[in-house]
Order: sequence, then structure tokens, then C-alpha cells
Amino acid sequence: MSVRKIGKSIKLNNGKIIPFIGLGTWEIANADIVVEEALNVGYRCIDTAKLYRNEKKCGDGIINWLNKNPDHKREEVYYITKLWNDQNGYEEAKEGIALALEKVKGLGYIDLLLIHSPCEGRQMRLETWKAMQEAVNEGTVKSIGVSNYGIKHLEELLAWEGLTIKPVVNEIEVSPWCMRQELCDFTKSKGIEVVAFAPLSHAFRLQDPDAVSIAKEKGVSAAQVLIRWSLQKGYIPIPKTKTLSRLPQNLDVLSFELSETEIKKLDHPEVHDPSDWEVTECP
Ligand SMILES: NC(=O)C1=CN([C@@H]2O[C@H](COP(=O)(O)OP(=O)(O)OC[C@H]3O[C@@H](n4cnc5c(N)ncnc54)[C@H](OP(=O)(O)O)[C@@H]3O)[C@@H](O)[C@H]2O)C=CC1
Ligand SMILES: O=C1Nc2ccccc2C1=O
Repeated sequence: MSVRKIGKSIKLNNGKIIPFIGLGTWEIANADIVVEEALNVGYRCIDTAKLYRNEKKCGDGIINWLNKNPDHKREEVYYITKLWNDQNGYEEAKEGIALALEKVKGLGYIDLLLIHSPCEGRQMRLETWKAMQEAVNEGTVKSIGVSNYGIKHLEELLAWEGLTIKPVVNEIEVSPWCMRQELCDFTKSKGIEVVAFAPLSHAFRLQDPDAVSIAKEKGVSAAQVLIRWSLQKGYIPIPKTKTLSRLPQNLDVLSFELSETEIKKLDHPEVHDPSDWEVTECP
């Protein structure tokens, strides 16, 4: 396996830059506190969604941090949010985008807006994309992408005659127990980055004996090993923690490397055990 040189950011297919790692915020109620602390310790990318009911708090956390740290600029922080299934359709997506912007008014714009899933069917997916493209043209959203898209959904979008702006990422669950190699390879072959959600398997596999033994040998945690695995595969992991003391370690993943043997030990191509919903095959 060739290890991509891991830097602090990645250039997207539209020339814009995304940080190499983000903070997941699912099930974080006090996201204002957690996001502000995450920025204090060096995170620069926050992943939220309408579904998480914490978009405003994520925005508040960013704005509070910027206000307390005037040397830092809005452009240094990358804010990702998503349109939920009930916001699919042209008019619905227009309204959804306006609502998402209203919640984080102080940010001025959304760095990356995703369609949360392909669940609503072809027509709704493409109408939603049309509204998302318009938001980019208006400047309120800088980049657009997809989430939980399977190969057929990506093919559909890329072949659509109305496509003027390509997705920059596909946010999908990827971990050693949910490798989705074919989908990841296809996504990347189209110039679309893989944002890896649940990189810690939602904590279900943190006791895995191989992950634990590699971690011990390197003097890091199993969580750090799994995040490093994701980076070395060429993905952008978005580990979540609401525990302030865990924020620094999940970010401290650039000072050690996994060998090819260690990566192979962690790989489980024969297992498909998503920790969350599985909708990449929906019609
Ligand atoms: N687009 C989509 O459809 C989806 C997107 N996502 C996004 O991906 C993010 C990450 O996925 P998520 O499901 O949250 O799961 P993760 O794989 O990120 O795991 C989170 C779990 O790991 C625990 N944890 C985090 N760091 C450590 C550590 N260093 N040591 C021990 N335990 C740790 C957390 O506990 P604690 O918080 O208590 O510290 C929590 O229980 C989500 O928060 C969300 O932003 C997730 C699912 C679907
Ligand atoms: O973070 C998430 N957790 C979820 C659980 C079910 C459906 C979507 C999601 C998310 O996006």
C-alpha cells in the first residue's frame, strides 16, 4: 500500500482546502462547549447536521472561539453540515439551506453542505443537488458533497445533465470493520474525497486485541491507532468525542506511523459491520 503523505490539509477537486481531520458531533448536546475546546486544542473542522440538533451550538462554539481569539480568522475553521431527508426536493432544499445558514448566521457561510443520504430516491436527490448548486453560485455555501452514497448514486449524479458542480466528498462509514474498499476506490477515482464517519466504530471495537496491542507497542491509544489507519488509507476521519480530555489525543495522530504489517493486521475486508445506518445500497 502506498502511504499518502499526510499533511494538515487536503486540496478538494474545486481547489478549496479541507483539514485532514474533523470533529464529529453526533449526540453532543453541549456542542458549544466541546467545539470551542476542540478549536482551542487545534481542531479546525467540525461536522454537524440538522439531524444532530446542535448546528446552532456548533456555530456558537466557533464564534465564541473566534471572538476570544481575534488573531484567528473565520476562514481557518471548516464548518460542515447536512440536509436531512425531509429537506430533499428543490423547494425543501432551498428552505433547508436558508435554515442551516440562519442557525449559524455569525459564520456568514457554510464551508461544506452535504445531502445526508440518498434515501429519498432519484428525483429528490437531483432536485436537492440543483438547489445546493445554486447555493454555491450565490456564495452562501462554498462546497457541496454527498453522504452515504453508493456507487450507483455517485454514477447517477456524475452523469446527470444538470450537473454543474461536482461533489467534493462522500461522507461514509469507514473503519477496519467496514472497509467498503470498492466504494472508497470508486469515490476517489472520481476525484471525490472520502470523509470517514464512525472511524472509531462508534467505540464498539476499541477493545479489539490487534488495535490494543499495536497501540501498546506505540505508546498510543487504540482510538489513535484507528484514526491513524483512516489517515493512512487516504481518508478524512471525523472521530467524535464529547469528553474534553479525549480531544487532544484524537488529534495527536501525526507523530507516529503504522507499518504495512500493522495496517494489514487491522484490515478486515471480509467483515461488513457498520456501527450505524447502512443506506449506501438504497434505490
Ligand atoms: N453522515 C452520516 O450519516 C453519519 C455521520 N456521522 C458523523 O461521524 C461522527 C463520528 O461517528 P460516531 O458515530 O460519533 O462514532 P466514532 O467512531 O467517532 O466513535 C465515537 C465514540 O468513541 C468514543 N471515543 C472517542 N474518542 C475516544 C478515545 N480517545 N478513547 C475512548 N473512546 C473514545 C466516544 O465517547 P465519548 O464521546 O463519550 O468520549 C464515542 O462513544 C459523528 O459524530 C458524526 O459527526 C456518524 C454517523 C453517520
Ligand atoms: O451521526 C449520525 N448518527 C446517525 C444515526 C442515524 C442516522 C444518521 C446518523 C448520523 O449522521
